Amino acid sequence: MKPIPDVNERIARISAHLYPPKSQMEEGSVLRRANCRAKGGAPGFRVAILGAAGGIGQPLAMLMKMNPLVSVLHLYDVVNAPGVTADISHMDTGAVVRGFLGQQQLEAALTGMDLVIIPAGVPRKPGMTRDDLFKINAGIVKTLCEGIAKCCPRAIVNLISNPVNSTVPIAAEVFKKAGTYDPKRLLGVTMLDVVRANTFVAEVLGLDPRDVDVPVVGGHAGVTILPLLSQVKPPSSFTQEEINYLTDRIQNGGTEVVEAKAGAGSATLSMAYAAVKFADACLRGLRGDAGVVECAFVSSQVTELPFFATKVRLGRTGVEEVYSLGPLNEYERIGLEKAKKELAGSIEKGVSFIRS
Ligand SMILES: NC(=O)c1ccc[n+]([C@@H]2O[C@H](COP(=O)([O-])OP(=O)(O)OC[C@H]3O[C@@H](n4cnc5c(N)ncnc54)[C@H](O)[C@@H]3O)[C@@H](O)[C@H]2O)c1
Ligand SMILES: O=C(O)C[C@H](O)C(=O)O
Repeated sequence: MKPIPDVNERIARISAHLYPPKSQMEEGSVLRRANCRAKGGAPGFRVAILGAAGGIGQPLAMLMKMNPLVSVLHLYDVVNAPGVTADISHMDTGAVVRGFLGQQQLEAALTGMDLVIIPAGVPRKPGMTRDDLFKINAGIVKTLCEGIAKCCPRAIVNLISNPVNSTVPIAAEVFKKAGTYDPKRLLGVTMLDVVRANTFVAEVLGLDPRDVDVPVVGGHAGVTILPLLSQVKPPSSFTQEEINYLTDRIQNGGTEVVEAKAGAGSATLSMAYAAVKFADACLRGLRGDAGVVECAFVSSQVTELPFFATKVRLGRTGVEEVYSLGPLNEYERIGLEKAKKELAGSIEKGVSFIRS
């Protein structure tokens, strides 16, 4: 029987694979061959997840490892990245996985990436608003975006960290400061609102959620989450009672999960699902697929606000078209005014975090 390698030896081998020292990348070495295969093997996109060891990050990493459009997957976090990377890397799918731990490895994690997904930051506990996360998450997003500006300024950025209504303006200001800002490449992820809306509306209509499409516009917090029930596909009508119920449930879906988790965080699994659905749409757009349309919080001229979530068309350069709101009913027009008022403050808060 072959002797079982000593635990430390195994750990050393794993970390050599995760962070190969230069000496092991010499001509002919196993690691060099593995890396060549990673670069020249399965064609696909290079994706980094920042915050990959977290509640969202782990299932997101797993699902991205299963995505055939991904050839290289970089997993970065300030804790536990080696364990998550070793675990995910054993999945027999095409993407090559590499782990990066701590600030000193951020640049290596980001270099050469086509898409960067950011779920790094603290989540809510019961009784908190998303804005209560600003103090901690604003600084985290700033640092990570400085890294992106330096190492992969052309990457598409999918920003998940809350409060999205402020973190997206923060990211834009960081990129402007660095001279790399391209509004088409910065997208706040509001896909979970759409996923929830499709689910809740399908329940009310007695349909399969996969057959339902609900546009959700505005932003990603409370009243800024504005489902357009008058534009649901397939075309449907709702009683006022159903409209009140659905609007309230969609706007408070995040709080519903935060309260059910009772202090153990916020939505992670449904968010990972939504993030992958959105990232996959971005990658299909990058590949050149036609007609890829999803909702996202982006730089926008649809309203007087500099950022707003609406349907957008994704293409080779990121957001290639921002769609207008379409016809709204009276209930939605009132909702829009409330949403804009709150959004204006959140956007301004993000901008002045960097400017002042
Ligand atoms: N946009 C949305 O729809 C949506 C949905 C759910 C959650 N969120 C937000 O996503 C964020 C993450 O939620 P979670 O449940 O995964 O939290 P979590 O605490 O489980 O995980 C966050 C991870 O980020 C890491 N992290 C912290 N600082 C970092 C840094 N400087 N660089 C890299 N990584 C860092 C942590 O180590 C941790 O692993 C929260 O802000 C939450 O509010 C957004
Ligand atoms: O509600 C939260 O704090 C997390 C997230 O924004 C959500 O909508 O689930």
